[in-house]
Amino acid sequence: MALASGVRFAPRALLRPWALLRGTTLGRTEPAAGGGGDGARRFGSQRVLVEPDAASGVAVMKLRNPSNALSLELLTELVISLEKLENDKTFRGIILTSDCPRVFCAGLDLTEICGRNPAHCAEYWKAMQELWLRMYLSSLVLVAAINGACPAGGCIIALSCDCRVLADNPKYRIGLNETLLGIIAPFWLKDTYVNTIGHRASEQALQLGSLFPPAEALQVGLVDQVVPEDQVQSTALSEMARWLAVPDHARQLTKNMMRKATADRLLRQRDADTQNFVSFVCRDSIQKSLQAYLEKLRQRKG
Ligand SMILES: CC/C=C\C/C=C\C/C=C\CC/C=C/CC(=O)SCCNC(=O)CCNC(=O)[C@H](O)C(C)(C)COP(=O)(O)OP(=O)(O)OC[C@H]1O[C@@H](n2cnc3c(N)ncnc32)[C@H](O)[C@@H]1OP(=O)(O)O
Repeated sequence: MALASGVRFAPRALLRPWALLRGTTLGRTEPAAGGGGDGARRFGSQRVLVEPDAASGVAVMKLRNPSNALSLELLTELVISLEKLENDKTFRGIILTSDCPRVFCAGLDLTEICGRNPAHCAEYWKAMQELWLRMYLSSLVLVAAINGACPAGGCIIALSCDCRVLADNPKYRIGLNETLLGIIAPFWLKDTYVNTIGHRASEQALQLGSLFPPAEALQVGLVDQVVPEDQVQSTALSEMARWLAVPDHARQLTKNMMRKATADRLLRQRDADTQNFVSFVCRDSIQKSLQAYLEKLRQRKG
């Protein structure tokens, strides 16, 4: 971590050369609609579309998976896209949003941990840890433009950003609802919650598995702005401008000072956290409830 320079403190060595880029098209670039020069070239993959604007130094990153459930492929593609932008000194900020109607991110892809073997569950959880570490410690400004439902792991993705703008739609609820699924948020999800909304509010919300509608999310401090749906992107851009007005080195070192202890806690216990996760989700009782929950989701659709 090149802390002294204050420019890049995301722990590079974290990234593993996962051999799982099956079916991805990472690194492909294509001209943005309307053409344009380098500043308008977008790149991406099947599940993440990146629209970079070199002039402003801001890239819009759009998730485009079904329900944006965090599949192993989506997690990997997100990490790689993030790293690509971090390595390009043109960019200072990313707006993270969804290309999927009504859903920002449905959280963990439960099909990755339901009916899978322990080795797969471990690989999956390590990828989840990796994305959180990368986002939480990113040297770039990350603004979440939340244009849909944002439960559980989706909420964690949003909380890893520096700022959150939520569309004012009562269906777009946000929070950590794990307990309602019979599962327990691991300590680093809890820590991220506490760092954002404080201990008492987290204690209540975590035990109750609360999913907050926009006005309540704003009140409790889970999001920074609630705006009409058609103003989410423009408000995210205004927020970005506010954050980018601060000198990078001062903002980055301050961010690191605020977040490092939380990230270090996971780094110290990463293997134990993975083992906890695997032994927990592989229990017969948990597998049964995951199966039933997935079934309910599928039926609700019909
Ligand atoms: C002491 C400590 C000890 C141990 C601790 C160790 C470990 C702790 C263990 C676990 C912690 C793990 C942390 C978990 C965090 C999570 O993220 S869990 C996932 C929670 N997510 C949800 O509950 C969201 C479920 N989805 C929805 O509510 C809705 O889908 C949503 C509101 C997002 C969108 O609604 P809608 O637009 O109507 O879409 P549909 O409901 O029609 O869904 C479309 C299809 O997508 C499928 N789907 C939706 N969500 C998921 C998902 N999370 N995973 C997989 N698939 C999902 C849905 O089934 C539909 O599929 P189909 O098209 O029918 O095939």
